[in-house]
Amino acid sequence: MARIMDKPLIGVVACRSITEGHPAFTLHQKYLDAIMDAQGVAIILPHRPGQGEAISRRVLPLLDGLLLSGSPSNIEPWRYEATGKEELTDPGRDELALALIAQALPLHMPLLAICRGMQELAVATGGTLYRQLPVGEIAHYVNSDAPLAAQYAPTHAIQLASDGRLSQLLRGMTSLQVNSLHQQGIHHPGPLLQIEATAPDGVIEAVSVPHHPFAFGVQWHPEWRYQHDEASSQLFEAFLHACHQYRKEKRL
Ligand SMILES: N[C@@H](CCC(=O)NCCCC(=O)O)C(=O)O
Repeated sequence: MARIMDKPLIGVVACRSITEGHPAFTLHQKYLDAIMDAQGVAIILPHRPGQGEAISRRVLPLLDGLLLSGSPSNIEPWRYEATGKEELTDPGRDELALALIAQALPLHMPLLAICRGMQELAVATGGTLYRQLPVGEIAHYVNSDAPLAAQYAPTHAIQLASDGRLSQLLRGMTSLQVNSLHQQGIHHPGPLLQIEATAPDGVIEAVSVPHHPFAFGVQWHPEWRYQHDEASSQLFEAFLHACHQYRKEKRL
């Protein structure tokens, strides 16, 4: 096992919520466990509206990778030029996450963006979102009253781009069964992102940034019991491998 000082440091943006009446920064432990099981050190990044850019500049040089987690909150619509009110927001997270992505991409810092994180990656690079996915043959959203094991069980297939980098990373896999806990989704991916996977109804399920060593977004949750799923384990192993590499090159 690697010494802790040799492990890459991965920043994970916190979510703002209310816990026992107190404003709190929270993060599901599964995201941090997946990083730490894969031999990384996770560090939670709190935020403060108005200081996202500055906090990002301060912390990025300390990090070797960035993980953007899922969250029930939605990105404020004005950030992708949509109109209308949004009840469930986390403006501080929007600000810090978008600043971190904008600053991390040119550095070629490894980035894994999950669910809301993938939507942040799209918005940060000029894409837009569906504020509510149309109801169709595939239910992308699972009843949040169901037991966790049911919520995070695979519900539908996705097709991986046959010549894509994700398929390559997953040793030639062309389709996967994934879980699905989102009501929004990427509408236009913007000029920078490559589509790596889609659901049968056309919903974008994974994206990457071309010419970047490791910048992937996935709409599903690979962190959920990732040790029990081959594709999820490979994704986390590849992410941590890229973070190790980044750390090594940064220190040369
Ligand atoms: N609010 C967005 C993003 C959905 C999302 O990230 N869901 C996961 C929440 C719980 C978790 O982190 O496991 C949308 O509805 O599309």
